[in-house]
Amino acid sequence: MTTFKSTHHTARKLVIKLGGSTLEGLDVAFFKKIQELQQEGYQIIITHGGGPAINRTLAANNVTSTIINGIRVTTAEAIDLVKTTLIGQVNPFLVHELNAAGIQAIGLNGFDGLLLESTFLDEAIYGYVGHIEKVNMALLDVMLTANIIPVIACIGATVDGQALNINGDTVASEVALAVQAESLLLVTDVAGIRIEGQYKQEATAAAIDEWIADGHIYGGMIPKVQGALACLTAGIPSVQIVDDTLTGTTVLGVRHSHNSHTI
Ligand SMILES: Nc1ncnc2c1ncn2[C@@H]1O[C@H](COP(=O)(O)OP(=O)(O)O)[C@@H](O)[C@H]1O
Ligand SMILES: CC(=O)N[C@@H](CCC(=O)OP(=O)(O)O)C(=O)O
Repeated sequence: MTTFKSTHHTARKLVIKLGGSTLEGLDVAFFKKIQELQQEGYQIIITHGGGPAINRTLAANNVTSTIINGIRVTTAEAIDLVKTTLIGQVNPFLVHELNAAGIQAIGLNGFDGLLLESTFLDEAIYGYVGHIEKVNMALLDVMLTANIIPVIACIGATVDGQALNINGDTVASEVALAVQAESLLLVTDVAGIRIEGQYKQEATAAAIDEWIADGHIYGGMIPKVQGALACLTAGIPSVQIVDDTLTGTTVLGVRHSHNSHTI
């Protein structure tokens, strides 16, 4: 494996997405790694999901939901619960954990400075689910320059002020693309892509297409690999799907397969 050397004059940006399946159990070692990456000179942006917390809130309110290819169909009733869970519970929990570990962090969602300007993805199919039109990079840069980690909940906002639910992996890849991140890490509860019981160290786009088609990749792994491939195609040098020890699968893009590196 070769090390990718950035030719950009701007600081190296790293986007880390924490899945709902992992963020409740992050340990001291994880936060130490974040600090080490900051010391190495990376500007870090954290985005997060919260699927399990949303499931609990919906169940407590007797609201059912269906999931199509990892995307939750979000009714008018569900969007308010999704919004309050992500912005009111999950986001401050994570911001607190970071601050308590001595890492400066500020919680954000799509409404703040219209950070994630969104439109409906396809209202007839998905209901209140967003498609990101624009990311307010300038706002993120203010925080990054001040050495503060923005912690972004996956709620988008329309220009009219309607909250929209967006899959956490989609937010992570859109933010990585917007800030031209050097690397995107999708942190989840598995050490990467597992096929017939074996974790893959690397995965090509062609292999991923086959694994989706034959059902080896399903559910919540689908938005991850789709986001990963979108980033690689658009020139983000490195995308990895990892567990909280940051080990897992490096997704290889068509043009960047010899440029991948491990954080
Ligand atoms: N090929 C695969 N390899 C690993 N995990 C997979 C695969 N296909 C589907 N999955 C599922 O994807 C899950 C991770 O997605 P998800 O539950 O949405 O996590 P997160 O909350 O971190 O986004 C895994 O726990 C696993 O159940
Ligand atoms: C539209 C959509 O699917 N939204 C997701 C947002 C949370 C999420 O993505 O959480 P994880 O990162 O834990 O999977 C949902 O409602 O579950």
